[in-house]
Amino acid sequence: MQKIYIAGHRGMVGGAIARRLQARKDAGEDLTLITRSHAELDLTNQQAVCDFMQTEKPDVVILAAARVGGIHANNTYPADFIYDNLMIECNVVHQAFAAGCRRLLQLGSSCIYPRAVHQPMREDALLTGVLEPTNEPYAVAKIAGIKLCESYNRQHGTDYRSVMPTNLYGPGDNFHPDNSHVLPALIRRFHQAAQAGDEVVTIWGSGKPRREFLHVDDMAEASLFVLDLDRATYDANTEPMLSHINVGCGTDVSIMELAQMVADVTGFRGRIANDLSKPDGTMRKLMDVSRLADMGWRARVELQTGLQETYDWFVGNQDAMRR
Ligand SMILES: NC(=O)C1=CN([C@@H]2O[C@H](COP(=O)(O)OP(=O)(O)OC[C@H]3O[C@@H](n4cnc5c(N)ncnc54)[C@H](OP(=O)(O)O)[C@@H]3O)[C@@H](O)[C@H]2O)C=CC1
Ligand SMILES: C[C@H]1O[C@H](OP(=O)(O)OP(=O)(O)OC[C@H]2O[C@@H](n3cnc4c(=O)[nH]c(N)nc43)[C@H](O)[C@@H]2O)[C@@H](O)[C@@H](O)C1=O
Repeated sequence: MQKIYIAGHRGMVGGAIARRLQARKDAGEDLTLITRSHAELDLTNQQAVCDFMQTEKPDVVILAAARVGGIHANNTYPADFIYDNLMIECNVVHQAFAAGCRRLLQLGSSCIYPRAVHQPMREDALLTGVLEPTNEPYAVAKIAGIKLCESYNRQHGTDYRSVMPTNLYGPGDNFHPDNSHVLPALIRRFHQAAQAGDEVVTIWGSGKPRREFLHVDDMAEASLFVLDLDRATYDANTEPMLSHINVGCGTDVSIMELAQMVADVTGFRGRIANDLSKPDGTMRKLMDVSRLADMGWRARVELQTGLQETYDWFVGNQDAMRR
């Protein structure tokens, strides 16, 4: 029997991972899933995390809890983004280790790479240049998370792994008008404009930046794929001080192209305008996913299909939305 703790199981990614593991359990795998909501366990609280880990002693930890947000939230609340994420990582990784957990998977982000890095971004581009200022504090925390895992592996022989997702989306996303990422923000804005018969929808920035969007089900599948790799395979495909693995779909679109796709899905027929007072952020973020592809995993959900599904979910769940 394997005891697996999923930190952040009520979030978009943690929820998708939890559903997959529950399906495996239902199919007969000998798993015990451990979860705690944020209200039940604040992962920034060292003593609480220590008590929890010592009581539960999970065999495996999946760290999908983090303070997460789009460009505006990152830029407006930098202290929250660096403090919460550093504390969550330190507490979860160290207390998992102290409780005897040998395998852990943590989720980072594509913003760990320098803002002007060669595209597509390879894992070995880490720490080779200056970060994007709109999300530097979050990126520093995510880089620290990778180095934390690597350091425990090197000093204590643990098997702590890191995956770096590109921009994610899907059912369960955060559709907050200001603090969310671009895809859910645009779904909400274009839907409301289509319903109201508005003639103009304004998107932030120039529309020229390019982003790679991965569906959350693909991300959940990739996370478990990496977690399930035997240690020899993981170690053979990574390096002790370059241990993270990119996760993406390998293609990107401009924000204006995305906006047009969202307009079509929501039935908005008006004009798209730009608010140039808002930041563009990094001009391009496309993952080099060859490390993961060489191990046998590829994304499956097409953006058009995933966007329609996410829009349908948004329309059906507006009342139950958590933020
Ligand atoms: N969404 C994206 O585009 C991307 C996400 N990622 C990474 O993927 C991971 C999952 O992100 P995603 O699912 O989108 O994020 P969500 O915001 O949907 O989920 C994050 C979860 O973490 C929980 N959480 C936050 N702070 C604490 C805390 N102090 N104690 C306990 N729980 C806490 C949240 O609970 P509550 O809501 O109750 O606070 C929530 O359940 C994160 O590591 C993120 O950095 C990486 C790249 C892109
Ligand atoms: C996942 C990733 O997410 C963040 O980085 P980001 O990729 O810049 O994320 P974003 O989704 O917020 O924006 C993408 C682009 O889209 C434009 N844009 C247009 N209109 C809206 C809009 O209405 N909302 C938002 N949020 N952006 C908009 C926006 O101006 C930008 O050019 C970081 O938190 C970072 O730390 C991180 O890891």
